[in-house]
Amino acid sequence: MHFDIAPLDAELGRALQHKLDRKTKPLGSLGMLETVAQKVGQIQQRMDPAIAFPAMLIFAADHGLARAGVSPYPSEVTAQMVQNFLAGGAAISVLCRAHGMSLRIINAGVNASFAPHALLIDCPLARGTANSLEGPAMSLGQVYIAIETGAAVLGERAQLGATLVGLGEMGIGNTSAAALLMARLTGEPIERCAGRGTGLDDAGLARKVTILQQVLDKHAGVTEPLDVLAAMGGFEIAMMVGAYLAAAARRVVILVDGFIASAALLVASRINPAVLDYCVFSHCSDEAGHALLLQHLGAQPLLRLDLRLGEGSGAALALPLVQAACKLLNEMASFDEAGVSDSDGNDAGGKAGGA
Ligand SMILES: O=C(O)c1ccc[n+]([C@@H]2O[C@H](COP(=O)([O-])O)[C@@H](O)[C@H]2O)c1
Ligand SMILES: Cc1cc2nc[nH]c2cc1C
Repeated sequence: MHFDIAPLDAELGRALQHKLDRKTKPLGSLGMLETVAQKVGQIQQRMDPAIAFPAMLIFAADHGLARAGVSPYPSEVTAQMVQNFLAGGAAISVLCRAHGMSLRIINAGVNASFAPHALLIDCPLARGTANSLEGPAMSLGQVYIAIETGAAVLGERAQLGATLVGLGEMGIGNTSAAALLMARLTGEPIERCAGRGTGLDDAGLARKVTILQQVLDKHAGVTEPLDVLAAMGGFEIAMMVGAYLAAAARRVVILVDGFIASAALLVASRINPAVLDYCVFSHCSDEAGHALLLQHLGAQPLLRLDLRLGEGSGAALALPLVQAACKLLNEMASFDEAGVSDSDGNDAGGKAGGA
């Protein structure tokens, strides 16, 4: 399991910024869109980057820890939402249609079986993880298989021409797994990592925090990223780790979604920090720990819409911004081309006919 991720070319980055600086706008005035355009250019090693065949992958799995009562919804909802994704009725189904993204659902380990479907990639590791209150959620062997599987799924999309991927997830209880990974890998107290998830009330959140602290105590001393993932992670999260690393290794632009997606990226970044160069952070979720997690990742999210849905929704919503950033870089006139004077007062040779 090795992912060869090249660092981005700093010289190309400067050339792209120079191209942006010559566009007919005050210096830096397109803000984060300039950063995005520059990053996509560096990832694609092109002065005229473009997004072809954007793909959304939703990884779904169940969590043994959900039996402890850490979510207001029952685990059955995971399988029911997978069916909803396949039928085209979920929020992410609508957003993928609206934004021209292909969609595939990966059964990473849901506690149900599914009939074959054109949108379903059926490769479960088990019918849900074990309860991390009692022992490791999964074996180290399962972690390795999950990472390889996530990488293979990503590889297939890249081979079909995808140059950008959004990674989403579905799994009742997975805000707990994500909070546990965040707490152990960053050293933050669990109170700063755990949130209301799908909508716990104050008493429910207090109970969740108590249970998650018990899980952390059960796995005290586990600190290596893959061991932490085995002890307290989930099958969908482990597959996302492989998909992130494989996307970066293949120079595919990654749109990062919400809290769980960012926790999976945190694990991936502890395996190979260069993966972060290939990420565009779509949004800051309403889930309590997400803002702090983004800080740990050194991330500046594009949007703040108070979303707390998951399933790749924030990533799909940010896709048009990435496309717009590329088009601005490619299609805007420069000061020279438009005959507009720049900030040094250089007029561009009077093309526009100014006297
Ligand atoms: O992406 C987020 O920031 C996010 C925040 C809160 C909830 N979710 C979704 O809600 C589910 C997990 O919530 P919970 O309460 O069951 O742990 C899972 O299916 C996630 O996709 C997602
Ligand atoms: C209905 C529902 C839809 C979801 N989509 C992602 N997580 C979810 C959790 C629930 C409960």
